[in-house]
Amino acid sequence: MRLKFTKMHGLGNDFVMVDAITQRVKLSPEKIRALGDRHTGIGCDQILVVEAPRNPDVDFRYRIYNADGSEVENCGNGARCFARFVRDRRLTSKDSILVETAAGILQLNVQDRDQVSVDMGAPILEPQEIPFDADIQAETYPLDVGGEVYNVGAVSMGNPHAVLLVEDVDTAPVDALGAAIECHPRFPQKVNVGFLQIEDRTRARLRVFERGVGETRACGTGACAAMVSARLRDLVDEEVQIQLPGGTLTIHWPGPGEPVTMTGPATAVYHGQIVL
Ligand SMILES: N[C@@H](CCC[C@H](N)C(=O)O)C(=O)O
Repeated sequence: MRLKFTKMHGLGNDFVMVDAITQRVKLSPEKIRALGDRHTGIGCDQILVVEAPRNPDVDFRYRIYNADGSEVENCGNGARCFARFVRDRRLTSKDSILVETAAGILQLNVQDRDQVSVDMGAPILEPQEIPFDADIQAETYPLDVGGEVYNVGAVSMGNPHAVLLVEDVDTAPVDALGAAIECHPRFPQKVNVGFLQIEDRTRARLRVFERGVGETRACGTGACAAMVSARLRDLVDEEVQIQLPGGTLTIHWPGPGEPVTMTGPATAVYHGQIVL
């Protein structure tokens, strides 16, 4: 199969974007892993496949795969890249785009200077729906990891996130602790793990160990989940600049029951073709 694709990134969280509207696409988990391999494939954190919608009230549907071949529910940086992709490929000329994902319908607004703003929907905090093994909802939960107890926030932005507060993200044990929490049995569908350093009520720093990938340069849903967890602990105001290794996202969240809005850039790198 010859596949046309576009390589994109949102703050260094990188994607292979595939248009499955104007070309026939059939991707098995093995082919996804082959595309995502940084040595023998194109290399990326996630693969996004853009399809025609099943719901007539929306513009598109897209599916998201981690580089390890697993299909996931949501991807914040990917959503912004998706919006630019469908506009650049002239699949739509709309500034405001509705897209169906496995996590529900998202609204994307393309702004000036490469910025895209996404209504990410309201966060899910009910443990069973995250899913997370806990009897009642709480701001944080004690989590035993190899005999050491960490207080973690648990939030779903369609996909599951654990959020830990740290003094300094530069020295946080992101790889070792991230990998241990990713597969913790209390998160039955595994989890993305955010390490959050609060600077003041409007600025924070974040590193994310992503489920199915490892540490990435940025994670959009991770930034939204970190904002929600910090705000539930009354550590931040309703708009926060979250600085990730790849750059800064603006996250806005008034509070429980309200949607989270994420704003940041989306960048196309190159177009190519690959034979799989
Ligand atoms: N990079 C993404 C999140 C991608 C999915 C995640 N690894 C998961 O398994 O849930 C983002 O920007 O949100």
